[in-house]
Amino acid sequence: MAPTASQLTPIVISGPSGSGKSTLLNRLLKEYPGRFGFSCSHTTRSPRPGEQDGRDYHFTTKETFQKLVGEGAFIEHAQFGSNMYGTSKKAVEDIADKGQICILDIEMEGVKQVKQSSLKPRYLSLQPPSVEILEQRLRGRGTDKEESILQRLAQAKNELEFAKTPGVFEKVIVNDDLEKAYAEFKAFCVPEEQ
Ligand SMILES: Nc1ncnc2c1ncn2[C@@H]1O[C@H](COP(=O)(O)OP(=O)(O)OP(=O)(O)O)[C@@H](O)[C@H]1O
Repeated sequence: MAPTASQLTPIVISGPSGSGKSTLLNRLLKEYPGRFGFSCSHTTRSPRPGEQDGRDYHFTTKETFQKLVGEGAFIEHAQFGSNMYGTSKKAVEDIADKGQICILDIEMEGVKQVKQSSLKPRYLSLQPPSVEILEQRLRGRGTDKEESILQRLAQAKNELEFAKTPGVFEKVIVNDDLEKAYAEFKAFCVPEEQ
């Protein structure tokens, strides 16, 4: 069944790099094709080969980006390296207009900004069973260089500390056993089917 308007509340999923966000999200998207959508972010970086404006990103100049910041167009934005990235209110609304539940996969600083915005999403924190297991998983994933793994682990400690702040997250899922974590994740994202 398609979700009703009241069921289109966006979902924020946040958690340390390597906590399993992509793993759970990919499974959810496969089980519920068309039900969820990701907002198209703005970025000032140049498109990579094959990337399409309006599909992969809204590619903008630094000037336009700054103007949008000034107009309060972004729910959250951040700088990575020399490039700016942001999620606009419009991009989130576009997802709801398609009848989809918008999922925002964002880190701690983004969560803080969304909290200050007019968006009223539901907040979920995904956590590893321990920092040691997180380290094993990041290494096992085999996608990150040593320096990047160490950075991610340091940041993970901040993220886990932040998640303890009362009232920030409606639900915390500890991703120990994948099947159990997915069942909890699904119950949060598709509550009407439980
Ligand atoms: N419950 C689990 N048990 C064992 N391994 C897991 C579990 N959940 C995820 N993993 C593995 O941990 C690694 C990290 O997971 P994933 O890439 O989904 O994390 P992520 O939160 O999306 O990270 P990033 O924010 O960097 O994209 C992957 O190799 C994944 O297969």
